[in-house]
Amino acid sequence: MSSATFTRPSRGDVLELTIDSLAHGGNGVARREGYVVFVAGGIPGDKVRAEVGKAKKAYAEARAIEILEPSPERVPEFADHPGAPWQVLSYERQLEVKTEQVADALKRIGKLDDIEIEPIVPAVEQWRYRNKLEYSFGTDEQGELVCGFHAPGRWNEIVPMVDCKLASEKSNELREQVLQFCKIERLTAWDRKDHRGFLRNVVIREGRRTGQTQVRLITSPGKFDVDGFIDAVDADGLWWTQTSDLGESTYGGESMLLSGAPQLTEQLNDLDFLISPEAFFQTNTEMAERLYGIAIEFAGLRGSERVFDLYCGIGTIGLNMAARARKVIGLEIIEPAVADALENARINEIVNASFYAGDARLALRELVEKEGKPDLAVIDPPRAGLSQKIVRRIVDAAPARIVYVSCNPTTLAPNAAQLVEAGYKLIKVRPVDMFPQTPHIECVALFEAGPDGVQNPDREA
Ligand SMILES: C[S@@+](CC[C@H](N)C(=O)[O-])C[C@H]1O[C@@H](n2cnc3c(N)ncnc32)[C@H](O)[C@@H]1O
Repeated sequence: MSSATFTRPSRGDVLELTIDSLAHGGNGVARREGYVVFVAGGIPGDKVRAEVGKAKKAYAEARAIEILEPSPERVPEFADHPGAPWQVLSYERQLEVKTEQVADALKRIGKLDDIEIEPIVPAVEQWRYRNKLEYSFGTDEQGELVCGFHAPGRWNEIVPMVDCKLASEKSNELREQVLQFCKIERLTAWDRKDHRGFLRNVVIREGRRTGQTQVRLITSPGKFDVDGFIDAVDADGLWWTQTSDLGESTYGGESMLLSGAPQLTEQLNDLDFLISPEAFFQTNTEMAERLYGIAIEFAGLRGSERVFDLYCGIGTIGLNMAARARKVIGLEIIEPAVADALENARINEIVNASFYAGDARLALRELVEKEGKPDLAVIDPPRAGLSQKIVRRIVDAAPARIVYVSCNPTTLAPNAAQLVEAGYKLIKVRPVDMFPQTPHIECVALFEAGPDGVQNPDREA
């Protein structure tokens, strides 16, 4: 593609590209006369051959199939693992890039300059830090059953895992027990093209502090030797979910407890937590404690505050703040998580916390009417962030402080811009590395209402 002959690439084209930067989400970026190609598997300084997937008017997506000249920044890979694409960068460089990307998102997307970004908190463990792994079943070229992860960009190809270096040895052992049982029983893998077959996923969770484990097998509707499965898999809680959904998801379906405890027990900052299989729990236990520590520090509670814990999951943040507040009120959409949160308050003898099941998009106004306006709102939404409407609802609730825990700076940024426009000041942001070897970025942001209070600029009728 020289300037004279430049044509937009098409799917399947193979291009020679030099990567000049890293995009949000982790892909390398290469540019040709204003046309951008996002290259999975490329880092700045690499010269690669890359195969084009999606090709649009302004950009294309491609995958590096050969590194022609490696970047001087490349370090040797530690693990053959599709879930650890940034392991080719030194850990120090990963931390730098994550910090830069938080600042870049706030500046470029949020148009927020001169925001104080506090130093990123490095991870305690750079490998084997995940307390939850979701594996997929598939079939290899010999027709053998395998269990592992999707090959990058391949919805129908599963890379078998023998030692997942993001998981503990114990968690790996459980996956092998499940796989061996399924092989002996000659159970078939779900075929993602034909929509046939039994075995879909296995989710393995581990209490890093308690040593407890929970295994959930996800299959198509059918039968198998449940008693044999219970004997074969050495987990503290064993679940079976049957689903007839055509898409691959570990959510939904009909779940039943096969043996052991229904919830996993874990400890965070001296509190006990029960976790149902459907409920969210931060996947890096050690770093969750640090993340919540920063949220507590930013909250600056004095003991008299009413705290809203929005998107509260099993109540972890609110319950960690309860001793410093007058009252904590949590809101969460997944009902079993709310039941866990209530039970978690009870087992920790926390009496100043209430939890409600509801969609933050609809229930926030009602929550304010019932409980009164919050002094502090803690917000910890999924990666998609908050809609403009929810931000308006939060502004209407007028908390003096907002502690926003974000797992995606590119969605934090527009939410932050809207809060600033409404009269909040973005005081500071601190990134926390919950996910070493991956491009995922977590951070905590503190907003404070200005002296003139806050108001929605475009108030809805
Ligand atoms: C990133 S997790 C945070 C959970 C919790 N704060 C923690 O640290 O464990 C986001 C949570 O938001 C919940 N959620 C997603 N959409 C929601 C909605 N519309 N309303 C309320 N909660 C929602 C999810 O079920 C999940 O528990």
